[in-house]
Amino acid sequence: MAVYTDVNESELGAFLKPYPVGDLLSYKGIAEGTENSNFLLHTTSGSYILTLYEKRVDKADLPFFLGLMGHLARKGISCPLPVTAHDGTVIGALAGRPAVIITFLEGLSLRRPTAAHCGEVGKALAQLHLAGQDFPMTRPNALAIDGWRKLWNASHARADEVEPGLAAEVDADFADFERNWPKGLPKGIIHADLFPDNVFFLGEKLSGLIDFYFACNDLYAYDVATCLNAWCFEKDFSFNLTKGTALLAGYQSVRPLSGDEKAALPMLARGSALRFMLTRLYDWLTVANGGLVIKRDPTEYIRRMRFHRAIKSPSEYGLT
Ligand SMILES: Nc1ncnc2c1ncn2[C@@H]1O[C@H](COP(=O)(O)OP(=O)(O)O)[C@@H](O)[C@H]1O
Ligand SMILES: N[C@@H](CCOP(=O)(O)O)C(=O)O
Repeated sequence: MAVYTDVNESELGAFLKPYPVGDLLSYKGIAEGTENSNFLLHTTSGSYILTLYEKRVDKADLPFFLGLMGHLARKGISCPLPVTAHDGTVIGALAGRPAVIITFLEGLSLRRPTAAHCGEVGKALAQLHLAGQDFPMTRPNALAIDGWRKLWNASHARADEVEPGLAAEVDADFADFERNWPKGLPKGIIHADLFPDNVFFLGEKLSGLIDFYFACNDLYAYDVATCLNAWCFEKDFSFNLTKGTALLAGYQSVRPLSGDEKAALPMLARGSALRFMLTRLYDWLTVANGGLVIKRDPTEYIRRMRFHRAIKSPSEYGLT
């Protein structure tokens, strides 16, 4: 998100007491993000991020997300570390929400990534996939086809308000995905939301990955497809082949894709575009405007769905 839930200084000061973070100097809500309420904290020992988990995060999943960040960090992936309180707990409660403090990562997310940045992201994604291979916990993807179906059922009746004809278009896609979604491809821990706002750079160099709150076990190539959607389209919705080539080459320099994974890319990319279109559509139709909440435009992902439907060969993404 955003800030859906506000906190006041005295409750925040009391919340921080059991954590080894020093005394609160200042804090402010962060407008970026979509899912949770985030605050930047400055304390006498440094900077931290406070996250209050909102509707789409199931509290039962928090040990998975937080454990995964710790695991990946130990394997050399630059990602935030959850801060443990003096009594050994990590997950607290604040303003009626589960709340966690994580370490602050330096760097900037990019509005206009270049092909070089896309190459770095591809490489980091493959490193994440390899580093997750011995993570002992598992979490099914709540936003796989069954989860899409729930969002769609809740949005279907008003879909044509957003784009005339959308309901029929997406109904046809569902029929295709439910019959033909790839099975048997390599799977493991995926990030599942590695968009430019979740990747930090210092110059050309990638400095960190954040926002593991959609991470789950699913197809590695689906995560690659999500990155193609998030990193390689221009503002006019054209696919930038140079960026696609760089992202895929970066990924394959660490973890080569199998022939089956390559062949499945158009369908996976179309499914991933539908998944992000659906969460955006649902929020567009249900989340109130205002405050520190930025709603994302579902039509950007309708354009991507249409692009992928027209793909004839995975080489059109830049596979060499
Ligand atoms: N560990 C971190 N270090 C620095 N900034 C962070 C960190 N975690 C989150 N942020 C900031 O907070 C914003 C929202 O975080 P994010 O995890 O993407 O939220 P959400 O889960 O709500 O989408 C990010 O875009 C970034 O600006
Ligand atoms: N990346 C998603 C929304 C999730 O937002 P994030 O801030 O958690 O990355 C989208 O673009 O629809």
